[in-house]
Amino acid sequence: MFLISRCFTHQLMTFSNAKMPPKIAVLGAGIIGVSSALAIQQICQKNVEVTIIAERFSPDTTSDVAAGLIEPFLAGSDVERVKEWTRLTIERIKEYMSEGNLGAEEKSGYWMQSVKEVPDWLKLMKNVKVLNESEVAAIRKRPGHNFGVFYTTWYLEPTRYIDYCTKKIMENGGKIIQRKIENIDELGNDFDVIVNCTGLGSRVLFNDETIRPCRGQIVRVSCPQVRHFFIDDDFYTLINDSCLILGGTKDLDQWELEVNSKTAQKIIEGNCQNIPSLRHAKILSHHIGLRPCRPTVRLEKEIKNNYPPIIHNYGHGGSGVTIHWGCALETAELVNKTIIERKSHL
Ligand SMILES: Cc1cc2nc3c(=O)[nH]c(=O)nc-3n(C[C@H](O)[C@H](O)[C@H](O)COP(=O)(O)OP(=O)(O)OC[C@H]3O[C@@H](n4cnc5c(N)ncnc54)[C@H](O)[C@@H]3O)c2cc1C
Ligand SMILES: CSCCC(=O)C(=O)O
Repeated sequence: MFLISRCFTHQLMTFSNAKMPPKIAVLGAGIIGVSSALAIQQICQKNVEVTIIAERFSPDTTSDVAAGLIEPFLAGSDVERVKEWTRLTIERIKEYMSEGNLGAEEKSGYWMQSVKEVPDWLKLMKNVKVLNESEVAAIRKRPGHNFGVFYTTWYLEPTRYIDYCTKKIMENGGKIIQRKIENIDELGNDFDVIVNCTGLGSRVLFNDETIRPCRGQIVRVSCPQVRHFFIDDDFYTLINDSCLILGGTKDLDQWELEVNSKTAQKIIEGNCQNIPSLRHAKILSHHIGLRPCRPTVRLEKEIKNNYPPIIHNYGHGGSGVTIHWGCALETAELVNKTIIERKSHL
């Protein structure tokens, strides 16, 4: 009886609230959650009530650790979808830059490779130049630099951008609740649609063991004279408005959130070998993030008996900034379609 009544109650709630704007719960306040919430408000023409529920908010999310370089990395096997999401995100970044926002720029640099790679997503970049032998020899900093590509991409600083999105969400009447959800039963019949943007949290919350942590450690430094990014198989130097991000670790199934000093030293040494002027850099801070890695990004609608429809948008690996807006738009379209379908049944 309980199950039937609960299901009936839910339908009844929907019927009884037919005149109220649909209530959308967005679980997660990283770049995926906030961008999805904003896209939902925009695509549903603000005829929705969006509430973000999250355990952690910026600057304490994985998203805040990211350098925000725009290129697919550890993004799973859906390469065509990832390329289209990247294309839409680049368009978004150009708009964001045209508004005069800080924390987003075009940036050029080198990707030096041990095995030649010229992925399709390079077609989305500018000034792409596959280096010839003499150019490789001129740039090479270590034996593993057998091939190379020069290109121009963008960066989008996540913390500034999350703040930008959050301000707009609140201006549009959005709400925010700080809370860890142990079980979606806790949400009861309070919402008409649930949007899951919990990243690695989906492993427990939605019992998805295919999403795994890929631990990344970075060092933020100040070295204004370095103006190009430099990426190779093991290390990277990326650029933000007022600092450089030195990285490259990618340790699957490692959950450790403590900074490892030996790893930090290795990251600094490796990047100094690639860019010797980094020896004059000033160390600013050390950070760890657990990339939410999955075989593919999960972006789909799930219908579970006795629950509101759930739209999943998680598992963006090392590319959450790169593909966020393409994913947010697709998520918002799924929400809008769900609302329209429900209205047609009233
Ligand atoms: C070192 C490093 C460098 C990176 N560099 C780049 C880069 O240059 N470019 C790029 O595109 N990507 C990069 N990434 C990847 C990018 O950071 C991630 O893909 C992205 O942050 C994922 O965003 P998210 O919103 O899904 O996850 P998160 O930022 O982890 O947000 C998840 C949210 O869900 C909430 N949550 C989880 N479980 C629950 C629960 N049970 N109840 C309530 N709330 C919950 C959390 O509190 C949080 O608010 C990097 C990642 C790392 C670690
Ligand atoms: C390969 S450079 C981009 C860095 C990145 O996306 C990451 O560390 O997850």
